[in-house]
Amino acid sequence: MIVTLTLNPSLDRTIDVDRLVTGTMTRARSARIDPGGKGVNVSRALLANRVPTVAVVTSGGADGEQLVRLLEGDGIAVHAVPVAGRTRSNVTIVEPDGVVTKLNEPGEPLSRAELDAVAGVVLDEAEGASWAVTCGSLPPGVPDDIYARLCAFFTSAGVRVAVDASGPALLAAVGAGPHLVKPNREELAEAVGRPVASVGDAVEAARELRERGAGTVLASLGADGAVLVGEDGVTIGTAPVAEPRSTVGAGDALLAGFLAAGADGAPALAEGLAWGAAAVRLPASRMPGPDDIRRDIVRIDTRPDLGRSLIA
Ligand SMILES: Nc1ncnc2c1ncn2[C@@H]1O[C@H](COP(=O)(O)OP(=O)(O)OP(=O)(O)O)[C@@H](O)[C@H]1O
Ligand SMILES: O=P(O)(O)OC[C@@]1(O)O[C@H](CO)[C@@H](O)[C@@H]1O
Repeated sequence: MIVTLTLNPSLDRTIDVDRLVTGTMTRARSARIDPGGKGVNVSRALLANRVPTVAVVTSGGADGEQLVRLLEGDGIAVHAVPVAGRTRSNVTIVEPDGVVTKLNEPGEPLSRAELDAVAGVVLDEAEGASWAVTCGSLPPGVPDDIYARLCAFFTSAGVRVAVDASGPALLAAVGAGPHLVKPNREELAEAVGRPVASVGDAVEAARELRERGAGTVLASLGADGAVLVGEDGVTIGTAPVAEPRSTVGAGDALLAGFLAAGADGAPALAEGLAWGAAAVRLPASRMPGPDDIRRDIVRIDTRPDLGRSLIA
């Protein structure tokens, strides 16, 4: 069973417009609301593919109640921790030519007592779990080392830890020795303080995160696929998508597929890439189920061209 933690979940509002013109009122063509947050999405993808999972989330106000209703309506086992601050909404505006504008609210502050309550719940839920997955941004006021501290508890309880974070939270978590981290290209570049312009740059940056404590690095590279750097070496894979619909949540689907396939080596990378590509073919932040996933499009390269540029 895989437990996910989303300290800063969201209602994801996806709005389709003919053209976004700032400074004017634009009538949308359509809109939808999905439960959101990186850990939430990992659990959504796992459940859609019948992998046992529990989503631990904070939930505040009417929007938090709606988030929980949506998750429960999808059949997700959710453990919601009530908090005073309203659960945020993140807005994605999609134009017909595929231009996506995403506005993420910061979320409301968590009190120390609320954070302690969430930590207690996720540690309880993780007892006997195979993985604990801590994902996403931190609400205002939450210490940057929260994922690192939780990682130490999970590891001492024999639970493997995966972290999808950015900035100081990612760096602190790396130092706590998680089994797996899943940065995207921008998060990887920020973590090492230099550009990631080629596959070789991504590999070198991933290797640096390993030297600083991460066990395995699954670095996602958008349309260029993903790089897996672990004790067994370097593997890269791609899964091209002819007509991307929405990349929102693609990294969460990649991570979920990788974990679902055992989180080890090329076969798991291939599964993650198949799930990530399937997510990109779906609208908004919809997570792929078995009928959406195509494995024939995945290409794995255990001897990657490290010089290949990642900049179009
Ligand atoms: N345009 C695309 N075409 C094909 N595959 C894509 C595309 N964009 C993303 N993917 C797939 O999704 C995976 C994750 O993408 P990305 O690197 O954008 O992750 P991310 O930034 O963490 O995404 P999010 O934070 O929205 O979940 C990629 O490794 C790739 O497999
Ligand atoms: O603000 P964060 O926590 O970094 O990202 C939140 C978010 O953009 O991530 C998911 C896609 O990965 C969406 O469901 C959600 O809106």
